[in-house]
Amino acid sequence: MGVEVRTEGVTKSFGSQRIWQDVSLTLPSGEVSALLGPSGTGKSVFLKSLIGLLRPERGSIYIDGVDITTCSNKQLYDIRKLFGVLFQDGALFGSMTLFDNVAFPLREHTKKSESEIRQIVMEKLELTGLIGAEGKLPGEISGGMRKRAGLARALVLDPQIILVDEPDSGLDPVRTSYLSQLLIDINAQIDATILIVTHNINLARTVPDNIGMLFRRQLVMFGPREVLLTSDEPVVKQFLNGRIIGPIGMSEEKDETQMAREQAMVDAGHHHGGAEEVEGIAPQMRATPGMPVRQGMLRRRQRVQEILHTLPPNAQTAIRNSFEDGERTEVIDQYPATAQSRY
Ligand SMILES: Nc1ncnc2c1ncn2[C@@H]1O[C@H](COP(=O)(O)OP(=O)(O)OP(=O)(O)O)[C@@H](O)[C@H]1O
Repeated sequence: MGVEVRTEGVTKSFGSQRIWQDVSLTLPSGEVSALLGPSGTGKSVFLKSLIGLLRPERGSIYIDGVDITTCSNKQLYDIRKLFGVLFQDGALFGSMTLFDNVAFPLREHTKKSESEIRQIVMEKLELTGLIGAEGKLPGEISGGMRKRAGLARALVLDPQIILVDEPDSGLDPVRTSYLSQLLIDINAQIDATILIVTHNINLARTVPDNIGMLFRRQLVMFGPREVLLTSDEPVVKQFLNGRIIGPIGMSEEKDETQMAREQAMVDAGHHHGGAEEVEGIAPQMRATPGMPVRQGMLRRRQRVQEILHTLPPNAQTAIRNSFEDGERTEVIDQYPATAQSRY
């Protein structure tokens, strides 16, 4: 089972530039979480802080109970082995074949024989749909394949925590959905704790169990997906609907006068820039039929039941509805894959 990641009051600045402050959240073991936020709000900085590549000046980050902001370098080195990270561009070595790229962490961090390495690499290449491309260089394949190769490499050390930085960058919507499905299927198979950083609204609506959002140097909220997806917070609504009107500006946050001016323009008939207002909650993506049932999803159901009374009323209703829908569709999930593929 994946391990829990917990931050307590973390604050990060570069020189005099405060990136975010007082961020406290828990990524529950084996659940899939997403962190949203406008560009430049420090989502990548947050990911890098979780693996100890950047050190916040205040607060604690507990990985499996160990505070990586105060632990020894040796402990941090061991903790890092729990992580698999998929960077935005796949971060592959351009002069190495896909096989060698995926084998790299095994050759660096383990004493496995070449035949063991071959077996693991081919297994991960198969999982990510890359069999046949193992001899290609990163420059010879598409962006989507590079992402999948980056994911294959992130998986070779059997990570218990997978961090994914903008899985959709450079991918079309269909490839983004395939990659999202792959992440959910991997979660079903290995029960790793997953954090996805994204600004893709569709992905945020359909993939994670939990969602958080960074804005104005704060974590606006973090919790079960239904809380953010039913939220009336102007910044959340603006973000989820991709609108110009709202507190998020082009390069910086807007002040009250600017927002009032824009609202007056909309009231006078000016288009707000978003598509149709999206209301309600889209069903969550499920593991492909035939995959194991996601244990994280089952644990989450229990966990959310316990905190249900503490959540806003709209979120409570949405969660109750999703539990009912879940009970109906579980019957389908239990069909053998061969039976389902006929329909
Ligand atoms: N090593 C660094 N030194 C100084 N400033 C940095 C460093 N890394 C990031 N920053 C600054 O931190 C801020 C947040 O950057 P970050 O890349 O985390 O944002 P983001 O939310 O991931 O943005 P995007 O969605 O556009 O990728 C930016 O202003 C960036 O310039």
